[in-house]
Amino acid sequence: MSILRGAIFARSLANVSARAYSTQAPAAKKASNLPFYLLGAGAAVPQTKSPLDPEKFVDFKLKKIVPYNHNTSKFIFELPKDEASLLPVTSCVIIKSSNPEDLKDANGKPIIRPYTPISPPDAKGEFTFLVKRYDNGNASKYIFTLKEGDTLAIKGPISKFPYQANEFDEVALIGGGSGITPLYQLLDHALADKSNKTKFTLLFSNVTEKDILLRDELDGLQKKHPEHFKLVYLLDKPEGKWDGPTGFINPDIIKKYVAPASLNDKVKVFVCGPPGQVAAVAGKKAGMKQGELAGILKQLGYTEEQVFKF
Ligand SMILES: Cc1cc2nc3c(=O)[nH]c(=O)nc-3n(C[C@H](O)[C@H](O)[C@H](O)COP(=O)(O)OP(=O)(O)OC[C@H]3O[C@@H](n4cnc5c(N)ncnc54)[C@H](O)[C@@H]3O)c2cc1C
Repeated sequence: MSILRGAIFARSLANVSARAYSTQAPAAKKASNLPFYLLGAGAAVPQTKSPLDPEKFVDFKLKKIVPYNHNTSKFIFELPKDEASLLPVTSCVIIKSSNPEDLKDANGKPIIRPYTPISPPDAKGEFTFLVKRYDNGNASKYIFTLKEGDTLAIKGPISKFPYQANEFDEVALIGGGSGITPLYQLLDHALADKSNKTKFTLLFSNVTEKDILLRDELDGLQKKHPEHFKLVYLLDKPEGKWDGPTGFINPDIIKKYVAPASLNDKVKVFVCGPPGQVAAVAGKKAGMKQGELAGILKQLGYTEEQVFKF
C-alpha cells in the first residue's frame, strides 16, 4: 500500500463527512482537515485537503469522455493543481448539474444522485466515474449530454461503510450492473493492502456478458489475489456459450458461495445493485437508510449487523 493510500485508509477510520445519502453515523470530523503527504522525487509535498468539499457542491471540469461499452462511458474530471481526490474507502460523492435549470424534477428541485469514482483516491490530477446510461434515467441521461470542457457539480465524500482491514474473516459482495463501482472501490483498496487476510467473494450479476463492467479490472484482481478473492459472474440471459451460473441470485447460489451467517461478526455481506436486486437479496433500502433486512439473506439467517446496503 502506498504511503498516501495508507493515510487515506487511516482517515477512513475517522468516519468522515456524512449527511444526506449517508448510511453512517454523523461526521466526527471534516474530511478535509487531516494532513496528507505526497512523496515525490525525495521531497515531501503536503496535500492538506481534498479538492472536494463535503459541505457544498463544487464544479469540476469534464476533461475527457471515454466510451466503455454500448451504454456506459468513463467520465474523467479534472482535479485542480494536480491534487488527488483523497476520497476514503468506502465513500461516494453526489452530483447535480452545475446549472440548476439543466437537471431538475417535476417540482423544480435539483435531481441529485450518488456515484463512486473508479479511480484510486491517490490518483493525481483527475478522478474517473464509470456511468451507465439508463434510457429512462434522469441523472445518467443528463451526464451523457455533457461535453468535454463542461462542468458537473460534485459534493463529497459521503461516508458509506468505514472499512477496516481484517475486521472480517469473510466478506461477500453481491452486486448488479453499475452497482459494481462501490464494491470495486472496496475490493481494489482492500486487496492492495499487504496485511489483508480477509477472504472476499464477489457475486456479480448482469443481463448478458457484454454488460459486465470492470471485467478486466476484476479478472486482474482475481489473478493477482487468488487466495483472497473469489469472483463469480452470473448472467440473466447468456448469449452463446456460458459456463457460469445463470438467472438471478437465489438462496442456493448464496449457500454455495457466501460464508454462513453462523460466522457471526466474522462475516459481512455488502450489497449494491439495481433496486429490484437489492430488495430480493437484502430487502429494500429506506431512502438513504439501510431499511429492514429482508429477502434471501434474511431467509438464510443473516442479521442486520452482517449486511450493508450501499
Ligand atoms: C453508493 C452508490 C454508488 C453508485 N455509483 C454509481 C456509479 O459509479 N456509476 C453508475 O452508473 N451508477 C452508480 N450508482 C447508481 C446511480 O446513483 C443512479 O441510481 C443511476 O445512475 C440511475 O439514476 P438515474 O437518475 O439515471 O435514473 P432514475 O431517474 O433514478 O431511474 C430511472 C430508472 O432506472 C432504474 N434505476 C435506478 N437506479 C438504478 C440502479 N442503480 N441500477 C439499475 N437501475 C436503476 C429505476 O428503477 C428507473 O426505472 C450508484 C448508486 C449508489 C447507491
